Amino acid sequence: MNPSWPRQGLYAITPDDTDTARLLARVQVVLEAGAAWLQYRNKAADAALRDAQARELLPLCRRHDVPLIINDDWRLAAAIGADGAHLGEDDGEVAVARASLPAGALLGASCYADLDLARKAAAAGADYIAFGAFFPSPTKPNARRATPQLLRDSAALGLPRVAIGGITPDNAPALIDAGADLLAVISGVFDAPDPAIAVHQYLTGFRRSDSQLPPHARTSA
Ligand SMILES: Cc1ncc(COP(=O)(O)OP(=O)(O)O)c(N)n1
Ligand SMILES: Cc1ncsc1CCOP(=O)(O)O
Ligand SMILES: [Mg+2]
Repeated sequence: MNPSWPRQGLYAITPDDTDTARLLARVQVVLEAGAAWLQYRNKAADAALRDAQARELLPLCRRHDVPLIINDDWRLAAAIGADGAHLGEDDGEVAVARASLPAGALLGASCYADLDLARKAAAAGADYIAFGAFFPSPTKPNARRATPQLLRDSAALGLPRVAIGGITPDNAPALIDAGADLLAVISGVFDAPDPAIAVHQYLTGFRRSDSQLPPHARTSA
């Protein structure tokens, strides 16, 4: 994983928007407000639209120095030169993606509520491990549920830990305090009345947690 990418912050994930101009405008607001990473995820788009939208998001992300990670499809990530891919249990083997993507690509794996899956993902070369859903998710109501203890228990793996699922500015601090490095959010950002304000609210959660650390350990020192 490129060392210049932040290892903490808001990991915005795109909503299912098939209007490409609108999607780009919505993402631009969120990147300008300070999202650290962007995942392109669109369950409403067919393969051609996903290809087109991902290609259009790439220069936008580059302008903001934000890595673009493609959900589900490491081949699409490789084909368009995106910065990485996120794989769940139905999206192929982490080891195959690792071996196929260029060196430095950012590869993430869903580990749901399963520490053993996280160990296996780490051994297969994942750059980050994702747990959740931590709270009821408006986007994925049937997602398996995880508890914050999993974030503590996975610290020893030494990889950035991503939390996902129903995360709001109000419940985010509990996950940050439990060790989440990145908060992956769809509805809490993109369905907020003002997405830029929502981004700032999530980032306040990190600063609040940061200020409780000794000065040498603060990301904002
Ligand atoms: C950061 C992050 N974590 C988890 C997921 C979920 O991946 P998956 O289980 O493959 O489910 P879908 O997103 O494909 O519905 C994710 N996308 N991103
Ligand atoms: C993809 C995914 N995997 C678990 S919950 C979820 C959706 C997250 O969206 P939201 O932030 O709206 O709950
Ligand atoms: Mg998936």
